[in-house]
Amino acid sequence: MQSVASMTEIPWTYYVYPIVALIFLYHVAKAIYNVTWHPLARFPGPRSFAASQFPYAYCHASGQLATTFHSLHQKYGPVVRTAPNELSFIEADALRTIYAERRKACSVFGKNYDTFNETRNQISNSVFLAGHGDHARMRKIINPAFSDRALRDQEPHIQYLVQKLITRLEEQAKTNGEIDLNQWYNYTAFDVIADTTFGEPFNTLEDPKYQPWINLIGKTWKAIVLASTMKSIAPPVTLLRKLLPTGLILQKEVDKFDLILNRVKEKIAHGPTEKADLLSLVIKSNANSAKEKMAESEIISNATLFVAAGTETVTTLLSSLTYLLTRHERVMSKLIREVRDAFLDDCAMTFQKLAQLDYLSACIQEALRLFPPIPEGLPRLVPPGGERISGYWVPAGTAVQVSILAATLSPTNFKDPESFIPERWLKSDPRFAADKLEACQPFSVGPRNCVGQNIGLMEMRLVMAKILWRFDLRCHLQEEWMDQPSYLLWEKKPLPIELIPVR
Ligand code: HEM
Repeated sequence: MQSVASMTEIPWTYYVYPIVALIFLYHVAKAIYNVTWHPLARFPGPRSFAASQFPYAYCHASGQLATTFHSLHQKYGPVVRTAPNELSFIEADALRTIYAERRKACSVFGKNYDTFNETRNQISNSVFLAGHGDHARMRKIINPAFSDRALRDQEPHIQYLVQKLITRLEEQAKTNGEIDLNQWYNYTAFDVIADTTFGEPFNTLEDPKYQPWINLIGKTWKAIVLASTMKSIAPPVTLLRKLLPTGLILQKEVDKFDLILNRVKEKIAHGPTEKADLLSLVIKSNANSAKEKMAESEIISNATLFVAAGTETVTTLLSSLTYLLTRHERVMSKLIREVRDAFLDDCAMTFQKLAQLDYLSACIQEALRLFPPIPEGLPRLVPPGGERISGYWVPAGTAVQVSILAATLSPTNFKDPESFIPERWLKSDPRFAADKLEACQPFSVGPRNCVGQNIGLMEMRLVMAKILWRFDLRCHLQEEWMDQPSYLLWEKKPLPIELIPVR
């Protein structure tokens, strides 16, 4: 019989090697199952993506998910297996099936965003992450704050802030050869959304104090994506992450929301004002709601979401449109002519009049198509019983999405998909008669679509029109500005532009 002393002499590797071998064998067996017998095995796509979650996680963590999905659809067609349990589609009918309103709660394609709750993040209790029932309840209370009437009430404040941007750019143009417009768009979007949400801006356009903080807040999305990626490949790693320096860094990024959080708390403490800001309207709508109301934590989370969702997205579109215009002289001249001919004075640029500029709207649509501010798909889960999507039967529990960038850049949906041709949106040009415009949905569709799209569109029209009315723009960048990584949203490089005053 072995003595206790001799047992303690057994090296630790004696136990570790078999455990490592078992884990390895388990993954190999699972990978073989995934590519051969798994219910999704018949769908096209690269074997490595079908076998394990790692290629998907790698693309996500390296900011290449949206562009990789685009390449995969180019190679494999309108449906691609992008992970062991995930399919990506690009056709418009898939958008309707996956995202549209459904009568029965049990047939809803629920959000697959559980992992985003991994970080202690300030939007955890918002509509963005809520389950079906809570989402419907909150969205009903929030919707009136985004009505046409509310937008009309907001107009003078947005006009004031955009005018301030123009004044600042005029000052800058006198002393600086080139100005990073991406940064100035970001300050403007931030001031507009803070004013729209709380009834007062952060004065970023005036006061440089908040500017470094705003430059960092865009990185919060990256932190959330990185944390969720870690969880998807190795759930236990997330426990470790909390103890590691990277974990601390991620948490620090998320903590940057606290400045917004404090502003929301102050506002709730003082109660709604007469000014029709989003938060006051939500508080009033909540008080009048006959059904279950929002808790204070949900109001806080949603107000924080308005700021987080309405800044980087608007900045992206303004920067990409500015860049595309400077690279396409014909489009730039046509747009300048439309804007400068329509107004004798830029004070006359009301939301109503700007909405009548068809070429401006077409340019915005085309920039949203070529460089959608949220380029990745928005994953959902197939409800119990399974569902037919784009002609394919898909089993229950499969994660499915329409990849926004892959759909908008697909030759299946658009002629010359990689070219910047706003005319395709005017519907009068026979060359683009076969374009499937409904496949381009940068604001998504259905009950969870973008609630702020009208505010966003008006703000973008106003900024672009005012800039083109005051300045000629030149871009001397040598490299392609739109080659950027994305972490749910594009990371965005500086956009140096020479502004030449024309008045
Ligand atoms: C170019 C501008 C914008 C784009 C492309 C955009 C895009 C989107 C998309 C695709 C969604 C759906 C997300 C999902 O299903 O997970 C969304 C949701 C949302 N957006 Fe926007 N957005 C923009 C501007 C804004 C603005 C200015 C606001 C202002 C408050 C805003 C507030 C929201 C909110 C609150 C949601 C969540 C809606 C819900 O879950 O019911 N967005 N946005």
